[in-house]
Amino acid sequence: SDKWEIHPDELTLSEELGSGQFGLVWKGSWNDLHVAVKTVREGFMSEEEFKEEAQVMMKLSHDKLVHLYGVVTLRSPIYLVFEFMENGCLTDFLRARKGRFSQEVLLGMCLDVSEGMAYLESSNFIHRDLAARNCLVSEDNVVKISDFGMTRFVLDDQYTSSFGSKFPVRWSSPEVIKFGKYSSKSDVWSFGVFMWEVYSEGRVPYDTRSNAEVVETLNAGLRLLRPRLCPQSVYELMQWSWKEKPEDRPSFALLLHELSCLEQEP
Ligand SMILES: Cn1cc(-c2ccnc(-n3ncc4cc(C(C)(C)C)cc(F)c4c3=O)c2CO)cc(Nc2ccncn2)c1=O
Repeated sequence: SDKWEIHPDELTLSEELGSGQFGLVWKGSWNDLHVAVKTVREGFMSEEEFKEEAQVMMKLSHDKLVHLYGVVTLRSPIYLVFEFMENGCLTDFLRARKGRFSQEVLLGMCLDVSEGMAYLESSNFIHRDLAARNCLVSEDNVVKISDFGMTRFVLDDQYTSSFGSKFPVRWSSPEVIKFGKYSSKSDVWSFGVFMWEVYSEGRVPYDTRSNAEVVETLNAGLRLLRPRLCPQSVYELMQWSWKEKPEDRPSFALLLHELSCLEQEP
């Protein structure tokens, strides 16, 4: 077995962290490290496909991506062993601390994710479901990207079909909703919505509207409004990320540069 294989006896599971997309997620320890262990239940993910994909995912290593340490595949169900992020998912983190964020911290969270996404872009890897709910917060409040590329293993067509009840319409670009055309530029669209979530401290995008009404709104050329806490300079980056044509949107490399310049401003 290759070096990514973790022996189950090296793992100790403690409490449950939640029921993820593919099965339960446990807090645990491995080699004196805190880890999050995801179990993958049969029928919730195509196991064979994932094993090949796991090799690719483990080569993706960056400080702003939640790291995959290894997998337990020598017996079923598969376990995925991840770096543990003490402060859990970003949406909960934003809502729990509403009203207590400084401008520096809000911008810092957008910068963290733009760094991780610029790395994925340079690796020609598309996330497909970038949103605050799919980002996690470390013990020292660093925001990292989680579950990148995992949508391809979801067997639930309520999630995968753009008409399904679980499809992330509010984060999806027009070409993804209409044609399922994913690219790094469709990830950029989602990143614009992510930035809106951060500056809205965890509010639901287009919250008064249904999924169908959101699609109508976008077709009419309407976009999310500037959140109260969001500076005009950041809102302009969001609007740029929501250009109708993918080629008119910025790359993550450019967004990272623009956000870094804003961080330098007094
Ligand atoms: C690494 N990690 C994962 C989780 C954790 C727990 C439960 N579900 C999930 N999620 N959440 C979302 C998710 C989404 C997907 C898509 C394919 C993109 C739809 C696929 C998944 F597999 C998951 C998953 O497993 C996670 C995210 O993968 C929680 C951690 N930490 C804490 C800390 C405190 N309280 C709660 N969780 C942590 O450190």
